[in-house]
Amino acid sequence: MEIIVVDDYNKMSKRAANIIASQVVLKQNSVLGFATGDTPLGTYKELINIYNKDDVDFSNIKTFNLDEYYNLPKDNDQSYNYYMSENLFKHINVKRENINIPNGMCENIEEECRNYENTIKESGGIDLQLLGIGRNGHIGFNEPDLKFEATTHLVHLDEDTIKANSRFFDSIEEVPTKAISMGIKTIMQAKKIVLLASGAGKAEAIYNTVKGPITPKVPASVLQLHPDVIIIIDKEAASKL
Ligand SMILES: O=P(O)(O)OC[C@H]1O[C@](O)(CO)[C@@H](O)[C@@H]1O
Repeated sequence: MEIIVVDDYNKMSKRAANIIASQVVLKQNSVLGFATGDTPLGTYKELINIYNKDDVDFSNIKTFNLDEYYNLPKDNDQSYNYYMSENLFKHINVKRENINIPNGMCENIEEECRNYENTIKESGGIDLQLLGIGRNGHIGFNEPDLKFEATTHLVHLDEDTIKANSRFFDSIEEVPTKAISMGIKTIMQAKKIVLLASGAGKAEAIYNTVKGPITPKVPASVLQLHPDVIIIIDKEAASKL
């Protein structure tokens, strides 16, 4: 694992955006894996700035998002479809048909998960996967568990995650309790992984990810086994290392 400690959130975001932009410059038809949450918002802003300066062309990329809430319509302003559109996709020249996000409104979950995995494979696999991390060490929506869930699957969200995500909803009752998420194997098959974390609230998760035992109780700890991971964190998130 390469660990890059930067001063603050803005520097973390710039560093991550530069890595993603370089990936696309070097391989125009890159397959990019994107994440949601607060952490990558600055990275997406920086990527839009880079795009507006004409420094990178996204017209040949394909994208796959890590996860989507189950049973939340795409046009709900808390869906990850909506988030990605508002915070990145509508500002750059990615082709709509090249955007993939699990369909949380699907009728057949198993079929949706299978199709999502197949579409990733048919695209040649993910070249670069961006990740945030939950305070409990989750990546995507792979919550702490007794085993690593391999492929795209339906997840029952932890109480902690539901509480953390309630800040985006009017009340905790409105927070979806399930989601469709790439599995650990899906994430681990990405050729390159960039994990971001900012703030003291993530310090313990980062410590456990980098220095702790590899265990499904800290899903991100499996990244110790990946050959090409860059962890970009600010000083506060690095404070327990
Ligand atoms: O970046 P945030 O908002 O701290 O979220 C961390 C993690 O939690 C999630 O938002 C889901 O709970 C993930 O998508 C993200 O990686």
